[in-house]
Amino acid sequence: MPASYAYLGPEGTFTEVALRTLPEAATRELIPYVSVQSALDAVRAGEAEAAFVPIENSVEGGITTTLDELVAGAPLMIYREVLLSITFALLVRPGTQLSDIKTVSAHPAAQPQVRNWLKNNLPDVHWESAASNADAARLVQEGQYDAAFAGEFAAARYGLRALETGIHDAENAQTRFVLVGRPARPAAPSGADKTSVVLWQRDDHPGGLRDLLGEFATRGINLMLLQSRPTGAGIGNYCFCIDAEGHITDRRVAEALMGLKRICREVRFLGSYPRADKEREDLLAPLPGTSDEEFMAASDWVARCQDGRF
Ligand SMILES: O=C(O)C(=O)Cc1ccccc1
Repeated sequence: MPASYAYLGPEGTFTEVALRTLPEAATRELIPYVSVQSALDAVRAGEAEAAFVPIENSVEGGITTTLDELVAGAPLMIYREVLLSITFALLVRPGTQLSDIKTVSAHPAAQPQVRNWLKNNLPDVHWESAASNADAARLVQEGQYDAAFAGEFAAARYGLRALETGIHDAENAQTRFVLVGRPARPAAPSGADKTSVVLWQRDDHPGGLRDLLGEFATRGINLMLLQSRPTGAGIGNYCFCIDAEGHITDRRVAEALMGLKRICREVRFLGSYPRADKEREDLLAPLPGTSDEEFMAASDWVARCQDGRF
């Protein structure tokens, strides 16, 4: 049996399209799961080598199911990310006209991306959330709903017709997907990497979040994501999901994580992996004083001082 990747299914999701852009997907069996949780649980149970799931979109922010699983479920790690531009088609059964549509369905993350279009074109329609956009298409095929927002490519798979295409309230809307596996050594740095962590503060004090962010700022590390998620322990209790520039083997990143480990109640490392938005050539040089060489020279100097050899 070839190693398999679980993904948010059924067939015809944006997730599947994004997954197929990864070269390694060509050598794996790709297995659709009904939810993000079930795909991630398949990895935890050892049924799948990795799972591919949406984690963030540029219109609405984090996909909370995925974040919460990575924050609170049995530990998993991110190994890859993919960015996909998203534009929706309105899929219907052949013969359906716009004026026939009373119910429409899609993944909850799709709604903020088509809200204005709906207001202008189908103001009285009833919205029903589905487990994924392709699942909404499947439910239209079964006759449960009149229309689904999904990728145009899902139409053929579910015997549907695209009544409208190119639907998107925001230009350049993108969704970010991640390949998640069981914890193991991260891939070697690619030169343009990202490190994801979850932080729990030790106590509640003024400037607490600034203290966490300061560990990155003083080492010249840019952040790409900061999302608070409730811990479930009551109003006002949050943990912070952070994506930071760099790889855990970069000295400045390792030192920032050491700083956070000292001041946080808990730090969960979610992985260091190549970033999908930039290549090595696009990156700016590290800020003065934050390169690996400068960290190493400073640490050698301290060692010499400790030895009385400065
Ligand atoms: O992959 C899909 O089709 C999904 O249902 C997740 C999703 C939701 C909204 C935009 C992109 C992906």
